[in-house]
Amino acid sequence: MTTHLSVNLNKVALVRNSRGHNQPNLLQVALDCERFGAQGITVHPRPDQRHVRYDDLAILKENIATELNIEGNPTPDFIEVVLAVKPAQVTLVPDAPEALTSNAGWDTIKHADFLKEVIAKFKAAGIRTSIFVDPIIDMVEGAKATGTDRIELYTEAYASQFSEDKEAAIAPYYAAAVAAEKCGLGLNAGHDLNLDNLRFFQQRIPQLLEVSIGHALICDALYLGLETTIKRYLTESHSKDPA
Ligand SMILES: CC(=O)[C@@H](O)[C@H](O)COP(=O)(O)O
Ligand SMILES: NCC(=O)COP(=O)(O)O
Repeated sequence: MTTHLSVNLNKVALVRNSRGHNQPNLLQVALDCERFGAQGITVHPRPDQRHVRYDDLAILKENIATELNIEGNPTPDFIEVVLAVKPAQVTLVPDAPEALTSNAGWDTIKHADFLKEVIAKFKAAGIRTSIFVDPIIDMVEGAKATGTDRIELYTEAYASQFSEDKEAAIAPYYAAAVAAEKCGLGLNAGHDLNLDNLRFFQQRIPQLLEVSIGHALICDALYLGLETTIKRYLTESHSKDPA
C-alpha cells in the first residue's frame, strides 16, 4: 500500500484573495498538481473564507480527476455546502473560527453524539468521512464509536519534535496507528509535514493511506517550482530507503 499525497491549496487561495482577482487560478493550480502526480486535492474553507471560499468547492469537484478532500469545522454552512458538493472525502476539524491554523484534534468522547450525527449525514450522502484527532489512544477509540471511516492524525507535535528526537516524536503516532488498525479505522495524517520529516513518518506508519500537505509544500514550491516540489514530496511519501 502506498501513501497517497493530497496537496492542500489553502495558501494558493490566500495569494489569490490578496488582490481580488483570479490569479493564481486555483483550479488551474489543482489541475497542474494532478498533472505533476498529486493523488488528491485538499482544501479547508474556514468560516471567514480567508483563503479557500465555499464557491471554490463545486468547480474543483467538477473538474479535478483525483479525490477532493474538504476539511473544516462542521458548522451548518459547512455541512450544507459539503452535502451539495459531495467530495470524495470530508475531514472534520474542531477549529475555532478565529484560529490562526488548525491546532487540535477532536475530543471524540465529549463530542461523540455531535460527531455521530454529522458523520451519519455525510455517509448517507456517500461521502467518506475522516476526523482530525491527536495521537491519543482514547481519542482514537472514541473516533471508532462515532462511525467515521477514517481518522486524520494531527502531526504538528511530531513535526515540532522531529529534529530534536525523531524516535520520541513518532512513538505516540505509531501507537495511535496500531489502535486505529485494531478499530478498523482508515488512517490519514497531516499538518506541518514537510520534505524533512515525511519519509520517516510514512516508513514508521505503514498503515498510512493519505497525507495532506499544504503550507510547507507551497513554501518549497516558491524555490523549487511546483512540479519539482510535488515530485519530491511523492518520492518522500513512497520511499523505502532509510530516512
Ligand atoms: C487540518 C489542517 O491541519 C489543515 O488541513 C489546515 O488546512 C491548515 O489550515 P491553514 O492552511 O488555514 O493553516
Ligand atoms: N490536513 C493537513 C493539511 O491539509 C495541510 O496541513 P499543512 O501541510 O498546511 O500544515
